[in-house]
Parts: sequence; C-alpha cells; structure tokens
Amino acid sequence: METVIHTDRLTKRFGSFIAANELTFDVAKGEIFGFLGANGAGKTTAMRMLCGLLAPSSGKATIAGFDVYTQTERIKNSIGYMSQKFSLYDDLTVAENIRFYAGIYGMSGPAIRAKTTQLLEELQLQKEAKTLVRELPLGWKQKLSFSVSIVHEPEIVFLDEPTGGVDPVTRRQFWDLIYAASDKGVTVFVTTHYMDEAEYCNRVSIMVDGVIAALDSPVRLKGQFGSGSMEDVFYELARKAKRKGD
Ligand SMILES: Nc1ncnc2c1ncn2[C@@H]1O[C@H](COP(=O)(O)OP(=O)(O)OP(=O)(O)O)[C@@H](O)[C@H]1O
Repeated sequence: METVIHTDRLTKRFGSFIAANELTFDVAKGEIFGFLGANGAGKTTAMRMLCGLLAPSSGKATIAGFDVYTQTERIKNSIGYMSQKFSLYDDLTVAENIRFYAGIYGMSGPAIRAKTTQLLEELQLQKEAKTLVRELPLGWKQKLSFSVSIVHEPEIVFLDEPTGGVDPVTRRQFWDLIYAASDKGVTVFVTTHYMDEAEYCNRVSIMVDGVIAALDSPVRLKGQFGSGSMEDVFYELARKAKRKGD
C-alpha cells in the first residue's frame, strides 16, 4: 500500500487554544478518505495544514512525499483543491473555465484543447460548452468545479464540503466522478456534513474538539458503535463535543 498522506501528531495551536491536536493517520493512494466533525472541530485547520497553506505548530506531515513545513510549493503542485465557495468564474463559459484553469496549471496549448474536449465529453456538457457558468444548475457547477480541480491530474484532491446545497440524488451523481478519479489512482480527501456522503467513503475520520475521535471504514464504525447508520455514529461522538462552532 502506497501512503500519500502521512501525519504524525500534527498539531496547530492558536495561542493557548489547540485547534488540531496530535492528528495521526495515513491515507493510501486512491483511497476516498472522509474527514468529518461538527462545526469548530478543527477540520478546516487540519486541511489547511495538509495543503501547505498553514504552518503546523508541531508534529509531522508529508503530502505526496513532500514535507508540510519545507516543501509547500511542491505540495501545491501535487494537489487539487475544491471548496464550497466555487472557484469557477461565473462570467466565463464552461469551456473558458476549463481552459483558464488548465492554463494556470501550466498545461500546453494542445494538452489544454485535448483536456477540454475530454472533460466536456465526460461531463456530457458538450452542448453547454459556450454557456456561461452562471447559467448552470448548482449540481453541474459542482461537477465542473471538481473536474477543473483535477485538470492537472494531481495525486491528491482536497474537497471541502463540495456538495453543499444539493439533494442526495445530485450528490450521488457527483460521487460518480469521485469514484472515477479514485479508480484512476487519485486520492480523495473530503470534508462533509452529509452522512450519505460519509457512507460513500472508504474510510472516515471523525474529529471532536480538535482530536480524531474515531477512524475506520463506515461498516466498521457502525459495528464499533452498534449503530445502524453513520448518522448515529456521528451524533454519538459529536454530542460529546464541548466546543461550539463559530
Ligand atoms: N486563525 C485562528 N485564530 C484563532 N482561532 C482559530 C483560528 N482559526 C480557527 N480557529 C479556531 O479553531 C477551531 C477550529 O476551527 P476550524 O475552522 O478548523 O473548524 P472546522 O471543523 O473546520 O469547522 P467548520 O465546519 O465550522 O468550518 C475553532 O474554534 C476556531 O474558532
């Protein structure tokens, strides 16, 4: 098993407050790793450290083999990132957005053209190539945003609540893209508040008050907590939280 995310007692303090406390876990290549926690649990802080955007206070972490203290530029080139706030440009067309991001990631002209055609086909958005992104339904924007976040074929993609505001059927369609990426060996690190999404992950970590309180496959977590659903597992842990979200 090839490890692409490795953390060892990774910690972030803000003054005397410990936002993320001694996080230790490994994520394997191609794995879909769910990162859950109530508001304020420390997910965003942890994810920002893993993306090389926030210097840890102590502990170790490597992302695609690169050190989060000293090799942040290498990390940024090895990852894709999609947040709930879309990075797509509303006043550019679908095709223009793909070309724009492929250009930012330094792809050549022919590679950009080939990738644009391929993505439009995979997303079945050929007819919408010239449609402004602002005209697209939310679910389509999310799919396009995901595809654009991995346009440069990174080893790992970080998804921060990628499917906010859409129904479970639309979320399921989004997850077809995640599975396709994972099948190609892309490692997916995803935060979510939706328990249907937690069920789709290979493994799920649940943070409570800055600490990883549980980490295993959904099936094993349900067994461990004697629960019928991830919803029950999550609430069993989250109700113990002392922190309140912002
Ligand atoms: N720059 C900062 N300075 C001080 N405290 C911070 C800072 N950033 C985050 N925190 C605190 O750290 C805790 C964890 O925040 P974080 O945003 O990581 O949580 P989260 O699990 O991502 O929650 P949410 O789902 O609401 O985004 C919160 O109590 C927050 O107030």
